[in-house]
Amino acid sequence: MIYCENVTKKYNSFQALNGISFTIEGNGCFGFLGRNGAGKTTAIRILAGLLKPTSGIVKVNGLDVEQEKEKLAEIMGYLPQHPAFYEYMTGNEWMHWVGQLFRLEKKTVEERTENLLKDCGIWEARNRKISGYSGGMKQRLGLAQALMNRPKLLILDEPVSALDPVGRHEMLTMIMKLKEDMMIFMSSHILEDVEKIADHIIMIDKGEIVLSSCMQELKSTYTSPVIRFSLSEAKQELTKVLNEQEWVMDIQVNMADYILHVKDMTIASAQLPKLISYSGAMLVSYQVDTPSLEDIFLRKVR
Ligand SMILES: Nc1ncnc2c1ncn2[C@@H]1O[C@H](COP(=O)(O)OP(=O)(O)OP(=O)(O)O)[C@@H](O)[C@H]1O
Repeated sequence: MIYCENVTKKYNSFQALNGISFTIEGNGCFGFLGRNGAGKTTAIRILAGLLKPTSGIVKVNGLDVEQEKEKLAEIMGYLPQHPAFYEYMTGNEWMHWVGQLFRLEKKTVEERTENLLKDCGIWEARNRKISGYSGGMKQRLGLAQALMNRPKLLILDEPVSALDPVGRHEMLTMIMKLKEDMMIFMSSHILEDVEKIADHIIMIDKGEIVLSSCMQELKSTYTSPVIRFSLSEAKQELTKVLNEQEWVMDIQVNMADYILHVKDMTIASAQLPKLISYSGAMLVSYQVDTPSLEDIFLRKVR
């Protein structure tokens, strides 16, 4: 469905994408992850045919995204990070306008508008002007609009960022349902959400792909246990000592909170309490865990 070969993008002299290549196929949810400024929106806008790459080949469903934009629009739905609307319209008018752009029959537009606005939770607000919608309501309308043409590929740029916890949960439930019938390519910072719904992960950092893997494979590759512990106070000396330990694979520290990726749990359980005790700090919490997507992400991009 998506084929990218050696795609680069330069903004003047700044290299935002540095030769990304990947091929993905089939229905399901593909999580596109990266830090702020990693190049996610740039890549997504190129995939949607809205931005010209500096070099490289991009095809969606066999279509050249630069040359075959009209055909591309027929099979793609796109929800930008900050969706824009004609705000003087009501939600209902907007959906009808979008339906007309796709040259759908009036009856089809009416049916789809009702179903989509209901599914996206804004049916009640359909006759209110979009200018009065909250950020979350605009995100919901953006999703409804992106589904008007029943796309094969749905691209979502940070779809849950403007939503409250209830809205986030509803959006994720919708994505879970939608991914059975289409490919969903979704960028997000909320790794906990991505972990719940993505079947495949692509991580990008400084314009380069640092990891591409199906979720199951990712979990079986990063099996080494993680110890999370908190101290009563930050101890820089302890961090230094832990970094020198052969059994520590990786360490993430935030003030007095630690996450240790360890090679050997038996040695770690014997050594760690002693080292904490020597540091003079008090142990506040201690937990042995399997690595989450966030742990893996932090290891990859640090
Ligand atoms: N129009 C532009 N002109 C110049 N630089 C740009 C432009 N758009 C993006 N950039 C730069 O390219 C880099 C990648 O930006 P992009 O928006 O793709 O990142 P992102 O991963 O989507 O970030 P975020 O998660 O913060 O939305 C950033 O350093 C950004 O400042």
